[in-house]
Amino acid sequence: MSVIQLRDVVKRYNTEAETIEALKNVDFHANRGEMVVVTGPSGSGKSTMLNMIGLLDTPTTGEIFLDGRNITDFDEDERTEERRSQLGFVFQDFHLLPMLTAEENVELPSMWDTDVDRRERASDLLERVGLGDRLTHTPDELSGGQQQRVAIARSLINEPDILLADEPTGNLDQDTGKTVLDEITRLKQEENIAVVSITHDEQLVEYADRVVRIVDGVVQ
Ligand SMILES: Nc1ncnc2c1ncn2[C@@H]1O[C@H](COP(=O)(O)OP(=O)(O)OP(=O)(O)O)[C@@H](O)[C@H]1O
Repeated sequence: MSVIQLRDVVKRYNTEAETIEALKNVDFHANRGEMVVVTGPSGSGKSTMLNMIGLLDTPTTGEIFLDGRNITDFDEDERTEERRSQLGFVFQDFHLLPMLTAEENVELPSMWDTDVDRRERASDLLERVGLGDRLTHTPDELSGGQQQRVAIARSLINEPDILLADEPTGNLDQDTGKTVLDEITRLKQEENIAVVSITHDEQLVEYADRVVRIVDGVVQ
């Protein structure tokens, strides 16, 4: 069963001048253990699609299923809870808090869990992305690739089913990008999670189990 599915999703944005149909009857799914890469020209609807998959926005019409459950009509609080427990996010510019150490950044999304093993899981994840010797470094004491690996560790702290990555290698040189993608691929298999990434980066496409191309709001 797909861990995330969009069924016949339409997204319209109403501006003063016009109505833009950013997604036109989009069907999409991702399975556990699979990396799906969404590509397409600028303005084709990739971010809009990622916002639907990440439960950050709601469709105008159509349905969204998470682990087979229809969550289309969930309210904001319910979607926030699903996001927190099921989804991890990685962004192009890392989004780490500069005042916190690597370990504290990784722990942050699990702060309201009373689970005492939080710190241990954070250091274990950092260990697994090769940063066991950088636990107390702040982001400015880390390279770009290391910062992205901290962000990947952070995205996994709540043991999500889906990792969403928005241009995860966009700010990295080719070699560093490769290291990060190798890391994501390994964790995808170990944790049996679905990875959905949007990108312009051809290097990332090479790591995809499946490529979904979107043009002018239509999945090709
Ligand atoms: N909040 C919004 N209000 C109005 N129109 C929007 C809004 N967000 C996106 N759009 C429009 O929807 C279409 C799809 O935008 P989207 O950001 O999803 O494209 P994209 O493929 O991610 O582009 P890029 O690769 O340049 O980031 C575009 O025509 C865009 O102008």
